[in-house]
Amino acid sequence: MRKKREAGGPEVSESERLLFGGPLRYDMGWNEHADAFLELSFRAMTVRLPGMLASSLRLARQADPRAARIVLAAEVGRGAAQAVSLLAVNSALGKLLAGPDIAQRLRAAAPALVVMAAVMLVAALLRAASTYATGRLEPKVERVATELYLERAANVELAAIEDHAFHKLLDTAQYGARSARSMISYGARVINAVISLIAAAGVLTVLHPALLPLLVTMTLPSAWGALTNARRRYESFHTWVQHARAGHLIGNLLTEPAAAPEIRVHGVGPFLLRHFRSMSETAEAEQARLSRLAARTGLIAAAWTGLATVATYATLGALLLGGAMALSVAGTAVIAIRTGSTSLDTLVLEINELHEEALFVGDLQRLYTEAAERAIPSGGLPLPEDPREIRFENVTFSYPGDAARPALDDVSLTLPLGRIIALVGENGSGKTTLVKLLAGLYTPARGRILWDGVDAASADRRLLAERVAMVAQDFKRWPFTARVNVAVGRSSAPLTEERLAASIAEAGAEEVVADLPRGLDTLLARNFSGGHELSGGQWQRLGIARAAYRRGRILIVDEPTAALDARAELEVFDKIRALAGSGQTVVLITHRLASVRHADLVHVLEHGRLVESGTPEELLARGGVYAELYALQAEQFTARVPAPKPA
Ligand SMILES: Nc1ncnc2c1ncn2[C@@H]1O[C@H](COP(=O)(O)OP(=O)(O)OP(=O)(O)O)[C@@H](O)[C@H]1O
Repeated sequence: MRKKREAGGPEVSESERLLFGGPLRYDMGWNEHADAFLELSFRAMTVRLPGMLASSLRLARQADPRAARIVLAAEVGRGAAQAVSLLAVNSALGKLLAGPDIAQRLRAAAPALVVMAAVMLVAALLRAASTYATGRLEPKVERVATELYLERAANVELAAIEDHAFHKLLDTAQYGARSARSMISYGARVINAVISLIAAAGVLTVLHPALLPLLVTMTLPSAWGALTNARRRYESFHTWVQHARAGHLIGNLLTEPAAAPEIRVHGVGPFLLRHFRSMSETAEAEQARLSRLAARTGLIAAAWTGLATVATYATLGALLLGGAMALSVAGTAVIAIRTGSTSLDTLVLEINELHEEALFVGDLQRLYTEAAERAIPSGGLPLPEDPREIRFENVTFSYPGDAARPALDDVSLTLPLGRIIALVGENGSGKTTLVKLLAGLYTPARGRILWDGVDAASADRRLLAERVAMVAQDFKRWPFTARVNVAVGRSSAPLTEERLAASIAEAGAEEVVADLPRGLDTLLARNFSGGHELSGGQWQRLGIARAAYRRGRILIVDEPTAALDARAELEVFDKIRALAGSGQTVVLITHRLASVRHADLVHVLEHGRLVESGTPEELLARGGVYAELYALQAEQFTARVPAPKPA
C-alpha cells in the first residue's frame, strides 16, 4: 500500500479533473504485475541478467548479425585483456620489489611491462571496434523493435485498440524500442565489466581470501541505492505515462491547425496554457519527489560505502603489519581492489541501467505477446464466390464496458447483394455499429452473420475485408497527396492512372482534383509546406473516390452526403445508383430520407433493435417510424416558396 501511495504522488490536479474527468494515473496495483517484473531485488535481477543479455543479443543478431558478433567478441576480448593486464601488473610488481639490484629488477620486470603495453594496445583496438559496431547496431535494433511494435499494433482487432488496458500497454511499450537500443551498449558494458570483475576477483582471491568479501562489501551499498532508485523511477513512469500523454496532447492542441481557428475566436489559448502549466507542475512535483528520495538514498549508500572502504583498507594495513602479506602483494591488492571496485561499481550501475531498460523492453515484449493474442485471426473458411445475401441472425453486440446497453440487440435482417440497402434510424440507433460488424471490424457477442451459408465468424477475415469498401462517417483524411488519398483504398494493388481517373469520375470528384494547385500531387496537409486544405464536402468526394478505387463488392457508405451541398448530394446519389446498377451492393446510411427512396430495401433501427424493413413505398404506406421521420423532413419543405415580386 505504501508503495502505491508513494508512486501516486500529489493529489489529482484541478486540470485533470476538469479536462479529463479524473486522475490520469494508471493504478499500479501489484496484482497487475503477476510476473513480478517490478521485483527489483538484487537476487531477482541477477537471476534475470542472463535472460536480459540473451534478449539483447537476440535482437542484435536479428538486426545486424555481423555487428553483433563484433561487439560480443570485442567486449569479451577487452575483459580478458584486463585480466592479463592485472596478472602482468602483479608479476611486474613482484619483480620490481624483490631482488638486490634495481637495474636487474627492471630487466626482470621488462617482459611483464611489455605484455602490459601490448595488452593496452589490443584493448584500445578492441574498444574502437566495439564502439564502431555498437554505433552501427543500435539504430538497427531500434528500427527492428519499432517495426515489430507497429506491425503488431496495426494488426490487432479494433476492439483491442479501443480497450483501455491494451491502450495502456501501447502507451508504455512505445518506449521499449528506444530501450532495446540502449540495451545494446549497456549489455556490451555489462559483459565487459563481468569479465574484468572475474579477473580482479580471481587475482584478489589468489592474493588473500579475505580481500574478495571486502571488495563485495564496498560495492553493495551503491548497488542497493541504484536499484532502489530504478524501481522508483519505473513505478513512477508507469503510473504517470497517461498524464504525460495528456500534457503532450494539450501542447499539440495549442499548435495544430485544426484547433487554431477556435483557439483564436473563442480565446481558448490562455485556458489551455493555464492547464498545461498546472499539469506540468503536477508532473514536476512527482519529479521533485523522486529526486528527493534519490538524494536521500544516495546519502545512505555513500555513508555505507565510506565505512566499508575504511574497513577494507584497515584490513589490508593489518595484514601488512601482521606480516601476513608482502608489500608487493599489498601493492597489487590495492590496484586489484581499485580495478575490482571500479568494475563492480560499473557492473552494478550497468546492470541497473540494463535492468531499467529491460523493464521497458519487457513492456514491449508483453505488447508483442498480447498483440499476437488479440491479432485479427488469419486463415478460416473461404467465403462463397458470389453470395446472394448476407443474413444477420439474432445479432447482439455491446461495446466493451457497456454490456448493459447493447448497441445492437437481437437484430435479424437480410442484406440482398447487388442491391441498394439503406439503414435508417435516429442518432445512436446502431446503424454504424451494424456496418462495422458487417465489415468484420467487430464480432457479435451473440448471433451469427451468414454470407449465404458461411458464418462470418469462421470465415477468413482478410478475404472478408477484401470484399468490402467503406466510406466511414469519420473516414481518415490522410495527410498525404490527393493521389495517395484515393489510391490508399487498395494500397496493395499497383497504382494506375486509369484506375485513379475512373474512381475519381465515379465519385464525381474531377472538379475537386482540377481545383487543386498541383492536381493529384497536391499534399493535403496544411501543416506541411506546400500543403493544401480541402473543404468538408471536397474531402467527402475524395472519400467516395477512395472507396470506388477499392472496388469492393460491398460498398458501405455512412452519411456520404452529410457535408455536400444540395446539387452535389443529388449527383453523388446518382453515382451511387449507377454503381448499384452495375451489380455493386451498396449499404447506405443516411438521415436524408429523400435520398433513400431509390433504395431497394430499407431497414429501420431504433435503440439497437430492428423495427421495420421493406421498400421505401411499403414503409411509407405502413405509417410507422420511417413514415414519421419522412413526414418530419418533408414538412420542412412544404412551406410555400414566396412568389417573385412583380417588376
Ligand atoms: N466505439 C464505441 N465505443 C463505445 N460505444 C460506442 C462506440 N461507437 C458507438 N457507440 C455507442 O453505440 C450506440 C450506437 O452507435 P452507432 O454509432 O452505431 O449509432 P448510429 O445509428 O450510427 O448513430 P448516428 O446516426 O449518430 O451516426 C450509441 O449509443 C453509441 O454511444
